[in-house]
Amino acid sequence: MSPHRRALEQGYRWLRFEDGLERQFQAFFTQGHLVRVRVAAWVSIVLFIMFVLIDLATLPAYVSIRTVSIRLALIIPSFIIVLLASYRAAWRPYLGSAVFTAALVTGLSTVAVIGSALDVGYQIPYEGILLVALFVYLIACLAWRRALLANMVTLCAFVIMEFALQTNPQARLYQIVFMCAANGVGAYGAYFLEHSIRTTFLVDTLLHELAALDGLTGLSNRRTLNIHLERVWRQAMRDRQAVAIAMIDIDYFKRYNDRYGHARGDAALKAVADVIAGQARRPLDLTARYGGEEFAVIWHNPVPGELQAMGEVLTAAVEALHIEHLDSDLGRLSVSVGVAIGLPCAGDDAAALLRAADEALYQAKHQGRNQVVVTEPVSALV
Ligand SMILES: Nc1nc2c(ncn2[C@@H]2O[C@H](COP(=O)(O)OP(=O)(O)OP(=O)(O)O)[C@@H](O)[C@H]2O)c(=O)[nH]1
Repeated sequence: MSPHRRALEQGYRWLRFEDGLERQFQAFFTQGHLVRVRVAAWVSIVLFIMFVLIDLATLPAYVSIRTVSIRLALIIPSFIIVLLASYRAAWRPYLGSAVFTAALVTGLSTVAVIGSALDVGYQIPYEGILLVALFVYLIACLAWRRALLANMVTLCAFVIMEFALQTNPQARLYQIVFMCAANGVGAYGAYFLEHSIRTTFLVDTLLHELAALDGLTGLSNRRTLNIHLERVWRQAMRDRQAVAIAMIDIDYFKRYNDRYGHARGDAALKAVADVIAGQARRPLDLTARYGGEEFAVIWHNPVPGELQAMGEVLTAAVEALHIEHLDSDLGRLSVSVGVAIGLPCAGDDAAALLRAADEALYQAKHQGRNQVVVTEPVSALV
């Protein structure tokens, strides 16, 4: 079972997948939120510049010198770092940490802004810190745990500051209660937001798998093979490199099904598919179930003289599975392989290569099965 399906079945109420899947999700999360993080950082910078101007216009100089310094020296630079991390590909792996740091710096600095004003006997509106908490939970595109951590640290600092500097007990009580309530609402909303992003990630990937892979063997399906072949063909044409296709068909598989039943037939197909899956080693290689008991391998830029040996590795590996097949000449399950190679030129199409591989497979069957036939490179292709 794929890890995505397992995660969907098991649930993820702690907002964590198993290690490999979690890494994939983090990459999806960072990539998917890149634009939103940038927008959030730009909006924050503009907002804090506005707060600086409001401070300068409305606060007495002995207060604004403190609040403006904190905003300019700490908060705005932390968002500039977020922006840089979002625009520079080399810094992108650190984007999540940059956003977390900015959230922490903004929260603590806002506490410092309120505290530094209180320290000189001046009450400035504390609602800004509520806005910061909700922003960190819902807009900053932080993972829920990080948002919660940044906000809890800020909340603690706020409570300490209130007890240390707030002289009005009623204001202190209201402010702490509102801060706790804002954190509760924000954390609750952010939890369900991340939960649904995780669900979208799993469902998207599963839909992609359903559309691209064969359900029984897990290899690519025929549609994916055709799309990939077109792509490799075009790439090979640009690079003046060859493309080869091996068509592989299980020998006497109808007799196998008739003797051992469909369930064992399926298990044998899966075992052969696993062997074939090991034949794609380069990034542009691909293995696919072409249909029924027929498979295909695309080899990008192979050495023509090695194709026979590459096919024989396959036939030998299937033989080595030692799957009993008493209705075949060999007594074991075997495959026949037809291989064709071509050097794509303008005007050729990849389908011609597929046809040539199919003809080679037919020949291998005709010559007695459990063998490899490599076609002479067709002159139009090579
Ligand atoms: N168990 C199982 N059998 C399948 C599946 N897909 C196709 N088959 C069977 O594969 C068999 C293919 O039979 P044929 O095309 O006559 O070929 P063959 O018996 O392998 O004979 P040769 O190819 O000439 O060696 C048929 O009996 C199909 O029912 C599948 O998903 N599972």
